[in-house]
Amino acid sequence: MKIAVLAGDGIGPEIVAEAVKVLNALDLDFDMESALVGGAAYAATGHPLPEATLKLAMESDAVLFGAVGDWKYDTLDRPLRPEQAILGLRKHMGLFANFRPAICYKELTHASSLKPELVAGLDILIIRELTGDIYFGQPRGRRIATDGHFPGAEEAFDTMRYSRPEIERIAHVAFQAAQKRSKRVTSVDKANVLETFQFWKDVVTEVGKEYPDVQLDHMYVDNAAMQLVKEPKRFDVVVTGNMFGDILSDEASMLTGSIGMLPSASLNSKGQGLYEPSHGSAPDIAGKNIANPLATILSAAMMLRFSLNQEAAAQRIEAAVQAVLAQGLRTPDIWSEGTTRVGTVEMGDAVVNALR
Ligand SMILES: NC(=O)C1=CN([C@@H]2O[C@H](COP(=O)(O)OP(=O)(O)OC[C@H]3O[C@@H](n4cnc5c(N)ncnc54)[C@H](O)[C@@H]3O)[C@@H](O)[C@H]2O)C=CC1
Ligand SMILES: CC(C)CC(=O)C(=O)O
Ligand SMILES: [Mg+2]
Repeated sequence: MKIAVLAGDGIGPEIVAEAVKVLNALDLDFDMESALVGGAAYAATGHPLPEATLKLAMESDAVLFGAVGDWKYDTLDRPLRPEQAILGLRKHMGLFANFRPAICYKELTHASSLKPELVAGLDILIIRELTGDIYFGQPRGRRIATDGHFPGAEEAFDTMRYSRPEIERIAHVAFQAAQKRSKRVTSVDKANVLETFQFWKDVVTEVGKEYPDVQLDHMYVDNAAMQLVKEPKRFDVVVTGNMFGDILSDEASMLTGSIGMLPSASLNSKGQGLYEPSHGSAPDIAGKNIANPLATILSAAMMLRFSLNQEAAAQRIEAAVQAVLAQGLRTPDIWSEGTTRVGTVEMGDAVVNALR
């Protein structure tokens, strides 16, 4: 089994190092090979997703990914920006199904910005479509407007689009995930305004008829954003498009205590996957040994489960994470009175020591 390790920028190398440390401590038989990605790859090779990196990712059983991006690259032409590396990997590998579980560990009930009773026992699965929508739709660009409110003015435009097969396959993923949970799917859309999302709603409804055991409801994205902080436990599986899923999953992360707690798995139809924390490269805290590595470590557990057929090892990691939280160890983002503040490396070491 081969794992491509792509650490990237900002806190990426720090958090990935801790996940690799945990994987190595499991004593399993897999090869890990690292490659440059994002701003680090641009600085070294002139491209954020070099051919060699893409090739390594495509021929690996799984990719462990940190994060890409740094403010210093924000003025580059878009194809050269670090973020194009993760978008390119998602596109080239066909990683259309993004799982973002928002679980509030009981030890972190008080780390959330919400009242403890709202988040205690929270376990939501956000399923985000990852290769379509306005993030990938063409055409896009800048031009001089020929119509609209200001003809003759400079304007920019993007294209929101979804095809029937794209919606059908992510809907099947969501319904099948719900069958293994509490059998409820909330499809989040903006069908009251957008044609793309009326189509989304219609197709999800059709697919839902194939799953009579799963209860389907629909919610507009603005209401979903509100309900997530008003009554988050009303949700079980949430399925939505690329952009809404991006935004709602960052919001949901705060229900768990921190974005540093939210892992993710991005899967294609061949069983290959890319595993990364849901957050970005956090340049504001990079190099300070304060980033929370648990989202990345938990992403490595998802990798063992979904791509490497190592369920027992995945559970060992998850139990170790729970154990370090029970020991009261906290990186600054999840620290609260009465707990022990530790750094990125110390948190990784603690997880290794807690492995059984
Ligand atoms: N998949 C990826 O590689 C992603 C890359 N990005 C890129 O990351 C860069 C920074 O973007 P932001 O909007 O600031 O989002 P971000 O997720 O990197 O950071 C948002 C806030 O959360 C904090 N944070 C994030 N991860 C943390 C962790 N593990 N432990 C403790 N605190 C953590 C940061 O310090 C910051 O205050 C940008 O270049 C952006 O494009 C953003 C999201 C995903
Ligand atoms: C570079 C972005 C598209 C990544 C992002 O924000 C995400 O996947 O959550
Ligand atoms: Mg995001």
